[in-house]
Amino acid sequence: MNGLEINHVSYRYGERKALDDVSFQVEPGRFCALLGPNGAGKSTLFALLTRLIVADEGAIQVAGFDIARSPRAALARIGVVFQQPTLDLDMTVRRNLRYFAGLHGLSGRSAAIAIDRALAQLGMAERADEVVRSLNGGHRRRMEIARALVHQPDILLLDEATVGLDAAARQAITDHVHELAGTGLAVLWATHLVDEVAMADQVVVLHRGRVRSDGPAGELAGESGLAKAFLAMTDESMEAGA
Ligand SMILES: Nc1ncnc2c1ncn2[C@@H]1O[C@H](COP(=O)(O)OP(=O)(O)OP(=O)(O)O)[C@@H](O)[C@H]1O
Repeated sequence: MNGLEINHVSYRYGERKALDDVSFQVEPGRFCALLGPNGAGKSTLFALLTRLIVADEGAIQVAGFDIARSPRAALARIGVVFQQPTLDLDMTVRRNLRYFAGLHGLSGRSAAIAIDRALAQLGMAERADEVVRSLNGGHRRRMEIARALVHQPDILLLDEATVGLDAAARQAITDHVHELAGTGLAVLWATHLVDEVAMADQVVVLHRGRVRSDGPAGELAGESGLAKAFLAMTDESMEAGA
């Protein structure tokens, strides 16, 4: 499969089990919301997917490449937007992206074409020659997403991509990323905000390191709505004795 496959992955920080037998798949063209409260294990899973840390147990396949056996090939197929911004504020948008393109072996005309295409996908083409420091928070975030697309990955990972943004910027970014999934990317969008999820999306609910539910948002929402269903699944007071 060209998407993402996570099979029976577990991870411990010393005695603390942060992920416990996590399995799910994201197919190409799907927007998958990884929905979990603080401490659920979302960032730990992202660290495993980007090989900042290595799983104690289980396997991860990225676009058909096993991340443990073929890490370079697997990582080349991933675009990632981390929670913390990592931009050079004093460079222009284009120079930031050119630097990143170079890390992926793109230069000259092929880099320029890739950069223009990625910026256009995020509606940022006319900002290419602005210095990042002059952009608002929403545009900086969009630029980071464009940067993650420069090398044309199959899978896009975003860890709480809308943190700190106002409602309009949040909406614009969630809309853009849903459109990207529509072009064939497999998108994994970590969040604790149910209003970022569309009813047609896949939703994986992660709580205390375990997958509590995996399926279409519409099904999970049922009659009570997504917010109530999510709360019921992750309410600590209901965990007693679980
Ligand atoms: N470096 C670490 N050392 C020890 N425990 C950690 C470490 N990083 C995370 N944890 C623990 O692992 C669990 C999962 O944390 P993680 O940061 O992956 O969750 P999260 O869903 O990303 O939460 P948040 O939304 O707050 O970032 C938590 O119980 C957390 O306290």
